[in-house]
Amino acid sequence: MMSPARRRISLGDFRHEALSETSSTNSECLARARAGDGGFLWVTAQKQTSGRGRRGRTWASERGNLYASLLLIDPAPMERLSSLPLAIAVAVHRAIRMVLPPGAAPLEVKWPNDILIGRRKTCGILVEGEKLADGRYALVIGIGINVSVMPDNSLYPVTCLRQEGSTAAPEELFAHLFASMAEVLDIWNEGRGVREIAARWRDVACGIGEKITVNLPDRSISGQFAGIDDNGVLMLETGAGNMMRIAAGDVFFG
Ligand SMILES: O=C(O)CCCC[C@@H]1SC[C@@H]2NC(=O)N[C@@H]21
Repeated sequence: MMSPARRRISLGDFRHEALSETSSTNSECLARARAGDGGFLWVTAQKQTSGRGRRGRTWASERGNLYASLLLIDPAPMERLSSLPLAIAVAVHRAIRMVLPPGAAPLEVKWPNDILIGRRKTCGILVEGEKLADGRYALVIGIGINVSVMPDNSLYPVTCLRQEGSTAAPEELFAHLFASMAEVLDIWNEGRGVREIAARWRDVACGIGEKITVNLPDRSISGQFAGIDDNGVLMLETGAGNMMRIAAGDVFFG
């Protein structure tokens, strides 16, 4: 798809397969990749029986919400992949904005790529990668958006689009996502695009300048959220001028 000879990405590059039910749209995409699919494939399902979230959590997947995964093959050199979550978040944010009524609660991105409305989680994103037997690299971007169902979640407050005044069905939301992802990936794929994507991400970011706690696999660290660099690394001011750079973790406000 990209480097060294980068090319434009457009709507016409993408295909879409809509399923009634599957175990996980991410698993479905990975299976297609192993079977030789060339990528740019969206798989959506009305229901997932084994939806999965980050850090091995379950993603409750009843009918009524959007479950969508995008398969990309060899999307970029490894060093550039770290900025991809920002691009995904910007695209999803834009799609959701299209279906929210004027005056809805603030729609923001929480590092690296959760989407919050009024500080309540409405979307989770799980990016998974796999080196295939033929040497290609399969990357799957899995997106779960609460449209009309609010799954219980003890970790974060949650909401759904219906609760926030949207009347859109999952299919309508997906049409916006399909378009915005093509547009944003095209920008990201350009050499200068990473910086532009990071700037767009900061414009809609939640909590920059606030006190946050970041849960890492082995510990929690608190400090002031100083922002992100252009590759999406979180910068945490931990006092006395110390700046920690964090590539992955779960953020909690306050
Ligand atoms: O934990 C998170 O916040 C990420 C949740 C990602 C859920 C989506 S739903 C579509 C895709 N298929 C899955 O099994 N998971 C992702």
